[in-house]
Amino acid sequence: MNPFSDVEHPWSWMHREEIGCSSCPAQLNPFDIFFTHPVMKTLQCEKCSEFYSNGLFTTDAEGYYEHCRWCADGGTLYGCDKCVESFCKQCVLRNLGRVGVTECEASGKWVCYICDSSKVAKPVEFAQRVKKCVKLHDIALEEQQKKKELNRLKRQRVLAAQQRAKSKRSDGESTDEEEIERQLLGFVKVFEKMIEDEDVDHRTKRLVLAKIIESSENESEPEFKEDLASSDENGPSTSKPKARVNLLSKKKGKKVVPQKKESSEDESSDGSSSGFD
Ligand SMILES: Nc1ncnc2c1ncn2[C@@H]1O[C@H](COP(=O)(O)OP(=O)(O)OP(=O)(O)O)[C@@H](O)[C@H]1O
Repeated sequence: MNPFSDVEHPWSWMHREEIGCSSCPAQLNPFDIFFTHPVMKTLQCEKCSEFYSNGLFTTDAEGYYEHCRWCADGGTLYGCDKCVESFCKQCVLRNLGRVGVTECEASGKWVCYICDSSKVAKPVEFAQRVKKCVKLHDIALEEQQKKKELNRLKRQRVLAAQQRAKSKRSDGESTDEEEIERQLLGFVKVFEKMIEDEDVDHRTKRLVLAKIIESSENESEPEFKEDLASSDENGPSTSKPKARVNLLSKKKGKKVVPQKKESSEDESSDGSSSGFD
């Protein structure tokens, strides 16, 4: 998979070009497993790396190696005139082209690639370039994965915070609006109980009503007070449900001047206490 295919990166060319092993005709995947030849410092596939490490390099009667230093195999070998190293024609051709073969077959003394490493500078540089690009690719991939992980953690934190807020609400830790509704409901319930309580006399009820109307001056809207006022005139059974429904649908913040009834004022001023002060 190429996660950066839509943008040109230092390693992009390796997705387009076939990269070959220096010891055999096989291709290698630079984004997967590959090796560096232990002596030649060129690219090597996994199979050739294993073969090279496990093979035994024997010498002939003259002391020359009978196996190619590049692939550890036999074949048409060129022997160095300075040392005992040998290189096969296939490896020379693969890594240095026809020019390399010509150079080996030219009359005169031939000096191998270990004795003169400048001859293999190009394939060695190529291997270094591949390794450098693979490194850059790996760093970018790691950073991308880190970023992904960070984003995943961020999303997780946001979700956890949302979950906490949700469970706080369901645990009864109310939001501002919920708190207002809750208080209003409690208020209605106390008032309902009192209306139904036969032990509370009519005068006390009237006093409580007057108090509620008075305190609602800064809080409620006209319909609310009208509902409460009508509960006084029509009796508790008709006014109770209506007052409750309207209370729940109220919005806070509007100031209203109450329409007090004369009789309520008269009776509230007679000094009797309702117990709600
Ligand atoms: N795709 C490849 N797979 C394996 N080895 C490669 C690949 N491309 C280049 N090389 C190695 O790198 C060496 C240099 O290749 P590069 O393409 O840089 O230059 P060149 O084509 O050989 O010569 P020039 O510098 O004249 O263009 C090659 O001789 C070969 O050994």
